[in-house]
Amino acid sequence: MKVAKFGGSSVANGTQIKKVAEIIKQDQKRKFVVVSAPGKRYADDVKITDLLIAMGETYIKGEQYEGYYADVLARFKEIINELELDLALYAEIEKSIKTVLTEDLPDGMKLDRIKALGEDNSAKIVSSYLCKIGLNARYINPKEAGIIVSDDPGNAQILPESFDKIYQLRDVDGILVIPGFFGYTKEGKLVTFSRGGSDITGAIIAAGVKAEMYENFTDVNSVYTVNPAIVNNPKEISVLTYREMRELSYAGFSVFHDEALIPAIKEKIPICIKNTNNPKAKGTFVVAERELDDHVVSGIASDSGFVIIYVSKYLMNREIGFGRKLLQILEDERISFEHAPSGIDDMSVIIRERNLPPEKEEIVLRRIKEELHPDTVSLQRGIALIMVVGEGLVNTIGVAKQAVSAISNAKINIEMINQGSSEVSMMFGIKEEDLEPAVRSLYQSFFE
Ligand SMILES: Nc1ncnc2c1ncn2[C@@H]1O[C@H](COP(=O)(O)OP(=O)(O)O)[C@@H](O)[C@H]1O
Ligand SMILES: N[C@@H](CC(=O)OP(=O)(O)O)C(=O)O
Repeated sequence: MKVAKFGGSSVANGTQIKKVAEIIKQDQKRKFVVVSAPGKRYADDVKITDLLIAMGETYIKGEQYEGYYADVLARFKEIINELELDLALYAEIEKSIKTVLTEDLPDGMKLDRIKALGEDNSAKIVSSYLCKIGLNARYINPKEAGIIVSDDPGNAQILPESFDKIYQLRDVDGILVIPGFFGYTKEGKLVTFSRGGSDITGAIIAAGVKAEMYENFTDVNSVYTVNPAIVNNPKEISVLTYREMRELSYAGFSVFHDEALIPAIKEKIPICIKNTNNPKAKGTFVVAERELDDHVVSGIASDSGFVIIYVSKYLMNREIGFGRKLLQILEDERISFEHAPSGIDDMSVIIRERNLPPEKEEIVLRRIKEELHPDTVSLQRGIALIMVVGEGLVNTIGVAKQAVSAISNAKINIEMINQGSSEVSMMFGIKEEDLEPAVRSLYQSFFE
């Protein structure tokens, strides 16, 4: 049995959904189908999830939401018309949106319920279309499927008790179409995963039903060695290990959600990332282990929007509890950190900018000065991170030297270097404006 997840681009309109149906028809093992909300039909289109978020936020603030509401309905109507589905389904979708908008719910709960409308209605459309073309398909709500999550709106985590219930889906007759992106708490409250979270639903279902494969259908032939928005026509990757993919997706390969690796790793489910628009292409396999080849580096990922807090104090290494106290300040202020590389007399903490708004920045810096009495403390915004990833890194001398040379050849100053303790990655912090030339230079050095 396979789980096939179709991303937003694969269900963006009726033409795409017809391709999805063809793919499902081609392989009877594709019993579990997870779908995203309709995504972009063309480069500067807007995803339904973004329309829903804008609609929800304006509605909650008492502002004009009607334009977004009309846009969402128009998108669903276009799909239903193109697929020639019963208009009763459109009426059902319209009702589902009206009901959620007018329900009397706290704001946090309401926004997640609004966001989930994209995936929920997409799953209803896909299952109706599969039935229309003669397949035995049915829509399954995540509550019925057994997806039980933590009560963390917009950032839910799967709870381990989910998996036994999900296993029972194996015995349900037909093709099961499950909306991605959300689950329910033990108390029955709908909560969404973080953005891009339909990949997580697919991985949870794959782990739960112990699928032989988790296929993730998107709009590219494979995972590329570098983001194709930065380098034209980059080399394709045929196979990656779970840890390589996790580091790469964490660091910016948005093609697959980094948290979606965890359930797959748990059950050692092989993942295959494939193209809905070209299903014959082999795609990229993500597996527990792979044979090492000549390429020490598998991929170069990059992401911007980070802050570095740099703290130095002479004899820091002798001061018991210094690092803990520094991180404790962040914990007290409810700020998560990404990395904390340290030296003898200094320590840096890297935080996502969105987690450190200016009002918190002031508190954190003041507390560091007052409580830790450092020699210096500074904060730098506008930082980008580049992650050079490869299983071969651990046993190969000179990769760091080659990477540093590539970055300095592009005349770019490195703000920070961190050899990941996972041993499959090496991280460089640079200024955001230097990101693209640095990545291009690294790509040239390692792949051309
Ligand atoms: N290294 C990479 N390899 C392939 N695609 C990448 C990479 N980095 C970023 N992407 C982007 O990820 C996109 C696919 O992910 P996403 O937009 O989430 O698709 P979906 O609509 O299927 O969920 C690609 O179109 C590509 O622009
Ligand atoms: N629709 C949600 C979840 C998702 O996974 O979407 P996509 O498959 O289009 O990345 C989002 O936009 O965040």
